[in-house]
Amino acid sequence: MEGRSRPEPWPGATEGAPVVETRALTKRFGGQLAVDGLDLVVPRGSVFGFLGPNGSGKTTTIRMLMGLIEPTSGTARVLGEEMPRGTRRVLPRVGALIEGPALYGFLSGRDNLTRFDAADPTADARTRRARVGHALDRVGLTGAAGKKARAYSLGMKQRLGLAAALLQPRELLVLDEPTNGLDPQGMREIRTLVRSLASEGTTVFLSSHLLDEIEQVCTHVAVMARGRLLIQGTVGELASSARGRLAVTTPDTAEAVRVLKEHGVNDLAVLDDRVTGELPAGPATELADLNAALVRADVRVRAFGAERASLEDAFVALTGEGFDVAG
Ligand SMILES: Nc1ncnc2c1ncn2[C@@H]1O[C@H](COP(=O)(O)OP(=O)(O)OP(=O)(O)O)[C@@H](O)[C@H]1O
Repeated sequence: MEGRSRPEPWPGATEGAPVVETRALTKRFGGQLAVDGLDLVVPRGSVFGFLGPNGSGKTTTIRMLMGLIEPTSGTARVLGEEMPRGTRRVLPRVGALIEGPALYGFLSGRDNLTRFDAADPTADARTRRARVGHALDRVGLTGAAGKKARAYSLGMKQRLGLAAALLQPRELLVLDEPTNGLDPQGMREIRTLVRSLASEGTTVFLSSHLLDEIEQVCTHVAVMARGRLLIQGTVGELASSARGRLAVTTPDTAEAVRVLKEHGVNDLAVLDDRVTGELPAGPATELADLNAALVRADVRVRAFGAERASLEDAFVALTGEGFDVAG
């Protein structure tokens, strides 16, 4: 993860009313609390990652946000309207891709989109062709537009679903696990598309169980576990809440461990000629002092550096456990 530039919130990301705001949002299925007292704030212009293992309540939350199910208690506002009461006014302003697109395999990609567009009562039939053409172009499917959808790869199907969500200009895009099941190339394509949509000002709310994906594409993140929100904020804030680790490469590992321990470095570990440990809290200049102390003790230092904390480090620090994808 080192050296990778982290996406910054887009200009204006924190201005104005949030695009999504929930208060104590709760959904119970019988005895099961699927979503438990959720207070979520999605800033306008953000690429908001909704992160959590399978079964943590992401899809249930999204279904409440889209007015598909009613909360047991609490409120959800989307684009300023309370859901599900505002569903009819809100949904035309939102593009959603939830649980894979419903496509007709025997129709071409273009004909599938034409059907979606024709089902929209606000869509002008005279400009349909141009709209469909533009949406296909947007997701890079112009060349495959005439192929039957059943011959599409999973990634192409997902992009066609996105094209359907993009037939109209949208203020908010809601994507539930958009890269699930895709190969690395397909994932990259979706990520590129999300970035380009966001750079045009569309707020993107994206659920995922992949930390790395959130780190690469999102400006903000909320972490869910067992129906509850653990934390939300910018990706940078969250990662910097976890301390980075120091890594020293040296043939004198035992002596290095002793010196580093003396200088407050915790959780020391040795693997071959590498000593790593958790940096003490404090200003970055302490790094130079640590290096000097090693040199003074005649530790032969081949490499010395601090590794930036990743979102995964933050998650582990938050929950005390690894990020278990299987939930
Ligand atoms: N219609 C339902 N009836 C009963 N239980 C449900 C229903 N929908 C979801 N649940 C339960 O609520 C919990 C949260 O599920 P949800 O699908 O929201 O999680 P998720 O984070 O989206 O996971 P996944 O990525 O697997 O969809 C799970 O334990 C699930 O079994």
